[in-house]
Amino acid sequence: MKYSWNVACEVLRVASPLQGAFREAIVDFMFNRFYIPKGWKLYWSANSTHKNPEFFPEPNKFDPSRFEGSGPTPCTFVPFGGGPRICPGKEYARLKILVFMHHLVKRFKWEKVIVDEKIVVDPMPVPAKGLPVKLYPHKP
Ligand code: HEM
Repeated sequence: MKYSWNVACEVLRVASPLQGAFREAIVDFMFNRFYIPKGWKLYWSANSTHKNPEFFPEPNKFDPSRFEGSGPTPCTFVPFGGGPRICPGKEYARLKILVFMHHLVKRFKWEKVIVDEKIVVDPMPVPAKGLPVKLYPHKP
């Protein structure tokens, strides 16, 4: 299900469920000409990393082919975070997403009830009206 996962990754890129998280600098260091002293709290943002046109050309375009081949540059696609505190539920989430997509596509056609439903961020991005859909089972 390589293509399905590419589609899921593109969704995670465009609308990361977790926008980012905090870290604490354990040493003094320079980043982009900014001096960061030891002990400072830092916020890494999945959202702004995923919208950086240097790594994701036309960042607002939905394009699952970004994940073909070797995919994005390391550490630029971070919906599950990174490093020692990377999400331990990553593989479980992947499995659940793919199983859900498989059954949805194999069993149903569907249409959105609200065609232009907005996404609201509160603080996670969610469909404003809960994404109501009409499901039509495929004929056996
Ligand atoms: C699409 C689904 C999910 C996304 C996008 C997601 C994303 C994230 C992110 C961004 C972090 C912070 C990582 C960091 O600080 O580097 C995190 C941490 C964590 N996630 Fe997930 N997660 C997902 C599903 C799950 C599931 C299914 C579980 C458990 C069954 C889970 C359990 C955790 C735990 C326990 C942490 C804290 C890890 C730590 O601080 O050491 N996550 N997740």
